[in-house]
Amino acid sequence: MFRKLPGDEARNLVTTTPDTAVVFRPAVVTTPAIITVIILVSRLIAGLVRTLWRHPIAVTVLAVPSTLCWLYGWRVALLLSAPAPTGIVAWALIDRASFARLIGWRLLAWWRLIWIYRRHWQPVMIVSGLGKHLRGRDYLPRLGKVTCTAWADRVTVRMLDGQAVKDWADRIEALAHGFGAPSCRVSVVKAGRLVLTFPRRDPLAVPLPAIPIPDVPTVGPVEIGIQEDGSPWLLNVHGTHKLVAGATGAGKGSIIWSTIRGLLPAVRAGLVELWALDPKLMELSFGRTLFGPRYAATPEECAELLEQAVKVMQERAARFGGHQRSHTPTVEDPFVLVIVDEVAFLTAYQADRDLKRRVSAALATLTTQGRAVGVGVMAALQDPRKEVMTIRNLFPDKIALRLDESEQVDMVLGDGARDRGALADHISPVPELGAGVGYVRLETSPDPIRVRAAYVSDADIRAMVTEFTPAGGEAR
Ligand SMILES: Nc1ncnc2c1ncn2[C@@H]1O[C@H](COP(=O)(O)OP(=O)(O)OP(=O)(O)O)[C@@H](O)[C@H]1O
Repeated sequence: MFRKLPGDEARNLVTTTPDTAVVFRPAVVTTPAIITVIILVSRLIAGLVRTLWRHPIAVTVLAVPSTLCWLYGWRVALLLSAPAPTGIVAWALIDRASFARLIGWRLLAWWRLIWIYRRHWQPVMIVSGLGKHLRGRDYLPRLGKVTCTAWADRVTVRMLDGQAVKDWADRIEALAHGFGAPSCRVSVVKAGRLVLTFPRRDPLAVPLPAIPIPDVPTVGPVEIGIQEDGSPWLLNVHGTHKLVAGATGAGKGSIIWSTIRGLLPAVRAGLVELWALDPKLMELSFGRTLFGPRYAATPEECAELLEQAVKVMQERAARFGGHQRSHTPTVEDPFVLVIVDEVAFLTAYQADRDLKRRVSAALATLTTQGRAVGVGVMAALQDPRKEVMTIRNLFPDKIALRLDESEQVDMVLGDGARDRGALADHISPVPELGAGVGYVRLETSPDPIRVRAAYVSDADIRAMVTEFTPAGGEAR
């Protein structure tokens, strides 16, 4: 890749000076003029063909009226060309979605390619260290296609030979600032090729009111908020276990309450049972009648409730064994969701060693064997360190809300999550901006997705309690 420059050879040495400066006589090869002309003309033709190939619509928009104008004069050109823009404006007004999909985002992508990415590519690459300036030449990663969606630009990049994804992941801040975006996400398309995602606007910047309670009983996926592309955030609760980690005030409550809210019709239909462990006595106690007798607050009650859940699980396992390998929620065997707020109160911070052992053993049993028989655990905790939560790896799905330290991100979401853009330690501590905002890694993709849970207010919880607590005072 790196050419040997003329002058490397010692035989071309002309002089040296006492201060060690060395002067070389470069080898000069005279190129015939005709070869230079041929090279320039072929470059011009290749450039034209490339432009035509890459931007057919833009070329047509410019070429057709210009040709008409040249052939028939500007009046005829105007008359013949006017219907096209009028039709396009009408299309944009009548069917915005299809116009955006077929024309709007492409035009925007073309504009942003030229104005943002191509214009700033060389300085951003060199200054961030992703490009190399060697012996007077710039070696830059190749800027590929730019596509736009409603919320972000996706920029395809061909890395320099020898570069690693980590080289890019380490510079996401430089890339975001360099191209004027609030953040940057790196994902691998194939060997040597990356996609950089630069959000243009942030649909998660404003708090989201509670999602309406579904009309139809559903055991999931439950809609609990939105993803950063504006689409609904659907949380799978049946057939998995969830760990929600976030510093104090990160909004763990909004994930727990949004999930409960989405499951209430299924609770009423008898397809789901919600079991609540509330050692902090702050979060779940607010709607405790929704959980009926399956609510525990003291460590002893919590240990007992967890052991009851283990019994249910084992009884089902004995019954299902040899007959069925997965669970379908029914009134006889509803899906049991065990919700634990601040699980570390029961494990790491529990002074009574016997209780601590019982709770840890029950949680480990539920998280290793509960999935197939319809018993799931959703646990929230503030500190994701291994010493605090020894069984955190037994939760297949993890959600990282605002965290205090960058190292905690990979502890929650798995190795490399922060490098791929899960900047949970950068989420704003201001509740309006950052509460309920977090990152999830879906089973189908290693790339983290930024999400925001809807905020279930005290008034919403009161309304849920009024509507879904039966006359006897216990949730059905
Ligand atoms: N999804 C949300 N959207 C907007 N604001 C929210 C959201 N969730 C929570 N908040 C705000 O942030 C505050 C703290 O939220 P919450 O109590 O749920 O945090 P937490 O993570 O459970 O904290 P702690 O661990 O201290 O209990 C709430 O009082 C509310 O004002």
